[in-house]
Amino acid sequence: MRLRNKPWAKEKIAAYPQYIIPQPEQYKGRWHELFSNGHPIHIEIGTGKGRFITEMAKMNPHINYIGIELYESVIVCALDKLIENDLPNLRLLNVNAKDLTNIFAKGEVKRIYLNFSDPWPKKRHEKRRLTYRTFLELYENILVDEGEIHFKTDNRGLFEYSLVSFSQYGLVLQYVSLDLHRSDFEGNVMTEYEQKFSEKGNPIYRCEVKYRKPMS
Ligand SMILES: C[S@@+](CC[C@H](N)C(=O)[O-])C[C@H]1O[C@@H](n2cnc3c(N)ncnc32)[C@H](O)[C@@H]1O
Repeated sequence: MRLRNKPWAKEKIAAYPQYIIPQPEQYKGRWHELFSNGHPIHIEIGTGKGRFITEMAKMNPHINYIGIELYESVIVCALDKLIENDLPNLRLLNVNAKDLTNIFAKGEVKRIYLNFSDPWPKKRHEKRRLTYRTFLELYENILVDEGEIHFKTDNRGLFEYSLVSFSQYGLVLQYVSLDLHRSDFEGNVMTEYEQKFSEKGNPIYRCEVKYRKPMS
C-alpha cells in the first residue's frame, strides 16, 4: 500500500519500542511478563487509529489490551494516543493478523475485538475478510477455551457473511444487535470509523460469539 507505509512512520515506531513492541514473537507464551501481571489479555485486530483500544484500556485497568494494526502510517495515530496517556495495560503491534499464532500461544488471549474490519466485498477476496474461516481457526489457536470474538461493523453484507461464517465454524452466538446505537446495550466505546458511519445515519451491527469448549 504505497499511500500508507511511510519512512517517517517507521522511524517513529522504532523510537517507541516500549509501546509498539518490536519482534513480538519473543513474547509468545509469556505476554504476562511484559505486563508484569496475570490479568486477562484482550486484543483488537485492525485497531486503526486506536481510539477504541485506548479508551477500553483507560476504563478497564485490570485487563491488558493489545492493538494490532498492519499499516505503519495508521498505527502511529494509535501510538500518539498511547504516548499521551502512558497506559501500562496497553501495547501495540505493527503486524499482520495472519501471524497471530507466531505471536501468541494457545490460551493466551481471552477476547478478540474486530471493529469495522475491511469488508472485501468481492467474492475473490473472501479469504482476506477477518471473519473468514482460516482467520477463525487462527483465533481458536490463541484463545482460551470458550474465548470470545466481539464484532462491530456498519457493513450489512459483511455482518451477514460473518454470522454465517461464525455459525458454520461452530461458534455460539451470545449477543446480536442490528442497530447498536438504538439498542439497550450499555458501555459502547466508539471507534473512529463508527463515529464517521453513525454520523451518516448508518445502523451499526454488533455481535458477540464464543468458541465451544473442546470435548475432553
Ligand atoms: C476499516 S479500518 C477500521 C479501523 C478501526 N477498527 C475503526 O473502527 O476505526 C480496518 C483496519 O484494519 C486493518 N487491517 C486490515 N487487515 C488487517 C490484518 N490482516 N492485520 C492487521 N490489521 C489489519 C487496516 O489496516 C485498517 O486500519
